[in-house]
Formats: sequence, structure tokens, C-alpha cells
Amino acid sequence: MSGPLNKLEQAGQAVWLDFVDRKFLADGGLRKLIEEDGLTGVTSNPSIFEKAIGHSDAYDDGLSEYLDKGDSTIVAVYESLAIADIQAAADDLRPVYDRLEGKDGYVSLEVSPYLAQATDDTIEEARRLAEAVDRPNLMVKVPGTQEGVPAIRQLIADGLSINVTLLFSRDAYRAVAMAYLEGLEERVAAGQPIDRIASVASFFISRIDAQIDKAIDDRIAEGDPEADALKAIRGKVAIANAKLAYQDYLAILETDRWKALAAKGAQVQRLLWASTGVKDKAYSDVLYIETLIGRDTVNTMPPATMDAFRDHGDATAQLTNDIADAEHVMAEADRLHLKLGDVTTGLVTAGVKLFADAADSLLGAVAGKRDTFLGDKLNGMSATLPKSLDETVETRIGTMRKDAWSRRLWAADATLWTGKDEGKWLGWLAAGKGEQVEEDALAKLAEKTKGKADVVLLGMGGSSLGPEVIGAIVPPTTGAPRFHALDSTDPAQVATVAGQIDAGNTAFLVSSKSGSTLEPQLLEAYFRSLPGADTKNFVAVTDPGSKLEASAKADGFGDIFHGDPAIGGRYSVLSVFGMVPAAMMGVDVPAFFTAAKAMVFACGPDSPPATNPGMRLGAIMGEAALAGRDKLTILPSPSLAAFGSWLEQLVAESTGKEGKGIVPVDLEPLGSADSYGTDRLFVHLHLAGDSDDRLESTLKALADGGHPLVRISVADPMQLGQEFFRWEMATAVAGAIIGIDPFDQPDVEAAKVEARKLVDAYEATGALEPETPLYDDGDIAIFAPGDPEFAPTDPAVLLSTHFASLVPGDYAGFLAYIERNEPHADGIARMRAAVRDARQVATVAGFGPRFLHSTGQAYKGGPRTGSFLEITRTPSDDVAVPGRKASFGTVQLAQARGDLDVLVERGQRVMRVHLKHDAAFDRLVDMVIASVA
Ligand SMILES: O=P(O)(O)OC[C@H]1O[C@](O)(CO)[C@@H](O)[C@@H]1O
Repeated sequence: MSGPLNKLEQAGQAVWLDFVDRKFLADGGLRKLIEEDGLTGVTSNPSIFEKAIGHSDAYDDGLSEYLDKGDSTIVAVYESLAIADIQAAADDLRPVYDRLEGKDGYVSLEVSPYLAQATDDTIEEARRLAEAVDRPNLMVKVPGTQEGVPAIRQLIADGLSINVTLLFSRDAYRAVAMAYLEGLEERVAAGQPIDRIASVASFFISRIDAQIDKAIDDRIAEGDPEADALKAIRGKVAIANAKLAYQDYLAILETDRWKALAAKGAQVQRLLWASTGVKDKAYSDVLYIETLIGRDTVNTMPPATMDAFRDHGDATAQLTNDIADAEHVMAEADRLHLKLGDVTTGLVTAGVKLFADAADSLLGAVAGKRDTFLGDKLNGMSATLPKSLDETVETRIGTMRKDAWSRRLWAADATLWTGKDEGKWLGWLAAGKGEQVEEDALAKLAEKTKGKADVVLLGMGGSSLGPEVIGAIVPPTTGAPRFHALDSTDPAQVATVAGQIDAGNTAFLVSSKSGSTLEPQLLEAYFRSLPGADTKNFVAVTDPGSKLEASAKADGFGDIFHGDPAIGGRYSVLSVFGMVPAAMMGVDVPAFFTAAKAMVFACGPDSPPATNPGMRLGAIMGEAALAGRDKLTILPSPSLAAFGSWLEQLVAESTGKEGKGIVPVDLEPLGSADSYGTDRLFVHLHLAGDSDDRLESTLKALADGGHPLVRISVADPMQLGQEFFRWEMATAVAGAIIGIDPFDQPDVEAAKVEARKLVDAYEATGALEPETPLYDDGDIAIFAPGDPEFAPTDPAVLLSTHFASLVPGDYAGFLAYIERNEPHADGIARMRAAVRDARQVATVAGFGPRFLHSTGQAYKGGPRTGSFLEITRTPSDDVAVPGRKASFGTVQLAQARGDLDVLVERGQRVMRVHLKHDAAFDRLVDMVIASVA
């Protein structure tokens, strides 16, 4: 063969192809180039794979085959595809490699561009890739950044062949040339062979001219007096730079150091010309080939450049010609202040970023394909946002990608939030993959619990709400015990659960991360005192070293499960705190995690924000809150109605602090589209098979009316775990956008302290501190401790004054320290609807003390826009707590009063209505509705 490309080989220059594509390889395209054009190598980079994989369906078979295996990160999927191509190319080139005895015939695969600034990670990744590709003619491509240089030295010393990429300056080239020598010397010193170690130093050409030429053109356009001198070096700087780098190379060959290595069989580290397709179409399309032909060099060409050279290239060696001229060009560039040093430094950074961008887009494309393949095994999400919010969300997603939020979150980088200790609270990421639980231990526990009639969980907030939601949504297996979550000190509520069970045939679960929460302590004492109760049937779930762990051990509990101290209570549902009760209620935990993992992987570190469901939702929540849409209104389909109680604790306790945050609105009766203000972000969660025409038409009207609406679809209740994880990720991300620490709860403790003070005083004196009502008619009493404006008057005026303070953007809260039962829930729902419709404000509600451990944080620490009606009552049948003077009723009242004091202190508006007997509740409901009519 004697075409121009073959002639390059004769001139000592190897022709490599800067391109990989599965179809091209499968069709024998590479073999043809090897046979006909004398091609001896292939290079790839993230942009090349992005084009290959992201924009064709040639990889879809491989993709689906891989995804069938189950657990698969996007990077793993990408690598499986890329490695197969690299292996195929390496196999095509193997005869060349063998013929040339390892001097050529290489194919290059680049380490992740995300690691370009991390020496140790680069080393580890290069070793891993070399092992995975498992071909002697692989060159691992490593960026020649400052951090890359020591990695290159180490990898050469390891015996890997390395393609050093992203070299723009002679200084950088000389540094990697030295790293190559050092690596070889290390091997020689260790008595290891060096003759099969190859390396190329990839020197980039056209990108330099693109920058310098632009600067020249700008200066000329501005009328620079040196216009002629500038014009004279246009299109010449990159070539001159490369020619002088080649002189550096020749100089190295003259050193004794090199000669000693050569004597041991070392191969030269060839200069490889990369980026050789011309960017300026005015230049000859073979400019960067013809000018750079010389012995022991490589030119890696994009296909179009290769075709052009085959067609009309001139293979005369010119690399060592006109060196004086090259020096003159460089001197001129310097004299004319074209700042080549700055340009090459900038190009390294830009080059790393360009490959990282390509990798993001590649991973995004793979993620998209994976999602399509998974179909409804991955819960879906779509959003209809008003234009301005849509724009800010997309801008945010763009900056999140650039700032590597997906990777940084998984790497526990606290600077995503406030830079405090947030990185220590990310155990929920591993928990999502099932890594916090031992499935065998759970299976044993499930077996043990099977024969029981009931399971009663005693715990608060994060320790009770996840299990309650699982119990309500995931269908129980036949024969599984009934499940009750008890998170209250309300005497009637305690008595109701006690009345539903036979303590002798019940498994009890005391669940508390801290192991020191008051309510489960009181409840444990109560249930252990019931006839038939046996501590062997008690299970504790708690963090290691807690007070509960010690007492459960001492008291002979049947089982103790340990939580992960790196997970906060509200993020704990996929740890033992959710999964122990799930196992006890008969949920197939391994299957639950198998279903959950689709979302965990979709939210993985390698899933860029645009295709990462948790990140995207977090961006929407965070941006909506910043835009004043801080009331996250949960509108589930009927079968998912329970989900909101878990979600509201996660969102409220995580984000509601420092006067900022998101106020979740759960179980608010559905209104007409025009009853909602502009402070809402709506979220609809839909379980396949559910239908609710009124809800559907309202959702449509909301979206049509310009309200932001996120729709989430869940194909199967077993995929509930996906929503736990998606929302955990989204909440953490929203917290970062809002600018708070989503893992602390600074204001919850304050109410606990106040309540404890009151209970302690009661234990000492036998009475709660006296208080004076504004109004008392023997039926109801009204207190408004924080507001001097309220004068004792008739209750209707007091209530209407209270609600009159609400303005759009505010929210009304109903904090009910009464039994959580249907009549009470209905009455509260009616009051909420009336207030919302009258005042155009969002309404929230919680039963106390349950909400204290969930939404209570946001009511105290979040936006100061709340106005709360607290409801307490004198219980008709109080229940004693064994070993204490204070009854459940007294503790509950103390908690209510402590809560109110803190709300007042935090500047929220509060009024308390005390019901002197149960029947007064209906009167209160009527009075509230009348007061806003
Ligand atoms: O599991 P523990 O430690 O009893 O806490 C219960 C709940 O109380 C809180 O600490 C708030 O009071 C929540 O964060 C937590 O989920």
C-alpha cells in the first residue's frame, strides 16, 4: 500500500484513529483501516463515547443485557459498554501489537475525567480499568494535570502503559516526560522489566490556535497597531509550540539518564499529536498533519481528518524543519503579549471540564436509556411548572451539574450545605441499598413474630412514621400480625391500643434512636405493666450505646437491633427503624429493597442532576421555596394517603429552621383550584389502579391555573421504598438550595425542655403551674399567652381576631393534643377548609405530641408566618403511668404548654383552646367555622 497514510508510517509517524463506535467495529471498519492505511492505534475519550453511546441505539442490546443483572450504577453500565468496545478494538489491533513487539498497536481508554484533580483516585481507577479491560495492548489515558503527574509515575512503575492526555504546554510535557523516566527507573531499581511498557504524551494542537487566533482577530478588529505582526503568526503558534516540544523530546533522548534506560530496553515515550482536526475552516484540512510529521511520533486523527489526508495529504516530514522560525513565532507571541502560558493553563482546566461535561452528558444519556428500559419498575415523575419557576429550576440543575452535586453529595461533602458536620449524617445513602440491615436476622425475627396476633410499636417521629406508612400502604402477607404504631401520650389513644390487643399475644417494639425520648419510655412502662406482657416479647431498636440498649439488655428483651448513628431519625426508614417493624408485620424485606434499588441507583453519584430523580425534585422544592412557594402541598391518590405523615416530618424537620424552610401541608381537604394562593407547590403521588375523578380534575385545573405541580407515579406498593429514598435525596438537596443544615433539629429540643420542666414540677408538687385563661365558660377555656392585644371578651371575637391576622403567604396551624381518631380528624379537616377558603392561606394540622417530633421543628424554627390554634382537653379517663406521679394526661398537657411557650417565644401567633370535656370539641369546630364565615 502506498497511499498518503501509509507514507506517514514510512516517515516514522504512526497513524492512530481518534474514534470508537460499536457499529464501526462490528462492521470491520477498524480492521479495514489497519489493513489498508497501516493504522496502528486507537484513542478514545469521554466525548467520543458520549457521541457513540448517547446518540445511537447500537448499544441498546448490551444495555438491556447488563441491566437485567440487577444492581447497576450508571458508571458501571457505561463502563460495561465502553470496555467491550475497547476490548474489541484491542483485539483488532493485537496482530499489530504482536508484530511490533509491543511498540505499537495500542488502544486508549481514559480514566474518569472527574478524577483529574485527584492523584490517588486516578491511580486506583487506572489499575481497575486495566484489570477490567485485560488486554496487553491497552493504554490507560491519564490527564497530565499537576495531580496527574505523580499518578503517571506510579502507574508506569506499576507496569501499565499510559497515554498522557491534555498536554498543551512544553512545561507540562517535560514534567510528564520526567514522570515516565522516574517510573521506569523505579522498575529497573526493583529488577522489573521495562521493554513492554509504552507511553505517549498527547500534545493538543488545534485548541491552542483556536484561542490564540481569536485573540489575534479581536486585536486586529480593535485596530491594534501591531496588526501585521499579529496576522503573520496567525495559525502558526500551535504548530511552533509542538515543534519545540519535539525538540524537548529529542533533547531528552540525548541525556545519560535516558540512554541508561534505553540500554535496558525502554521504549521512547512518543509525542502524540491530538486535536488535529482544524477548527478554522479557512485552513487546509490537513494542516495539523502535514506540519507535524516526524520520527517516533503519533498523530491521532478524527475520521474526517484521516479521510482528508488519505485523499490529498503530503507525507513529507517537516517536524524538524524551520525550528528557528518556530522559535521566532513563539518570541513574537510573547512580544505581542498573546499570553500563551495563560492560554495553555486555561486549556487544561477547560479540557478537564469539557471531558467532565461530556461524561455528564454521556451518563445522563445512559441514565435516560436505563430509565426507559426499567419502565414502571422505576417510579415516574413529571412536573408542570410556571415558566419563571421552570427557568430557575433548569438554571439550578445546570449549576448543580457543573458543581458536581450528585458526586459531592454521595462523597459526603459538607460544603454542599453549611460546611458543618453534614457529611456525618449521610448513612441513609447506604441504607437505601439495604446495607444497614441484616436480612437473615430480620427473617428470623419475622418468623418469631408470625404467631403473634399484634405488633405494637412504641416510638416517636422518625421512629414511628415510616413503619406506620409501610403498614398502611404495603399489603400485609396473610397471617401476619396486625400492626399498631403508638406515638402519643394521649390517654384515650393509649387506652384504645391497649383495648385492641392481648398483651400476652403481642410483640412490642420499643423504637428510639436516642433511646432517651420521653414518650416511648412512658409507653414501655405502661405496656410492660399490662397483664400477660412478657419482656421476652419486647424488641428494642436503638442506636448503639443508648440508655434503651442498656435497659433492654438488663430487662431481658427478646431482641435488640442497632441503628446507624450516621442516620438521623427522620432519614431512618430504610434502616432497622423501618425494616425491623416491616419484617415483624410480614413485609418481604429483600423484595422491598430489590424494588427500592432502582431509585437508589437512579439517584446515584453518577446520575447528573437532570436525570437524577431525587436531585431534580430537590431543585424544584428548593427553588419553589426561594420563590415564595414554600407550602409543599401533598395530594396523594387514595391508597397513598398515609404517605404524607412520613413525608411531612422529613421535609419539615429537615428544612424548617433559621426562619427559612418548607412547610409541608398534608391531609388538607381538597379545595377548588382558586382556593389556593401563590405560595403552593403541589405534589401528587399516584398509585397505579387508584382513581379519584375529583382529584384528577382539580390537579388539571391547578396546572392549567399556573400552579406548580409535580406528579409521581408508583406502579406497585412494594415500590414505596423508592419514594422514601427519592424524597430523602430531594430534601437534602432542597436544604442545600435553601442554605440550611438539613440534618439537625435545633428547635425541637426547646419544647422538650419546657415540657420536662413542667412535668418535673408536677412530680415535685403534684400540680402543673397555674395559668389564667382569657375566657372560661366551664365548657371551653381560651388562652393567648403571647398576645397582649387579646382582651377577655366573647370567644367568637377571640377566635375571629386570631384568624383575622392571617394574610396570603401565612399558614394556619391546628395543633390538637387530643386522641387521633376519625371524628377529631374530620372536625379538624372542616376547620382547615373553612380557614383556607376564608383567608386564602395554607393550613396544617398535627396531633400532639406526635407532631412535636416531626413538623414541630418547622413550626418553631421555620418561616415566622404561622398562626396556630392549639387544642388541649381535660381527658374524661386519664391513664396512670406506672412509677410516676404524672399521668399520661398530665404529661400531654405539659407538652402542649411547653410547645405553646416556645412558639410564642419564636414569634409565632398562638391561641390555645382548652376543652373541658370531650363533647366540647364539636362546639369548637362550629365556633371556628363561624369565626371565619
Ligand atoms: O428515635 P428517637 O431518638 O426517640 O427520636 C424520635 C424523634 O424525635 C426527634 O428527635 C425530634 O424530637 C426526631 O428527629 C426523631 O425522629
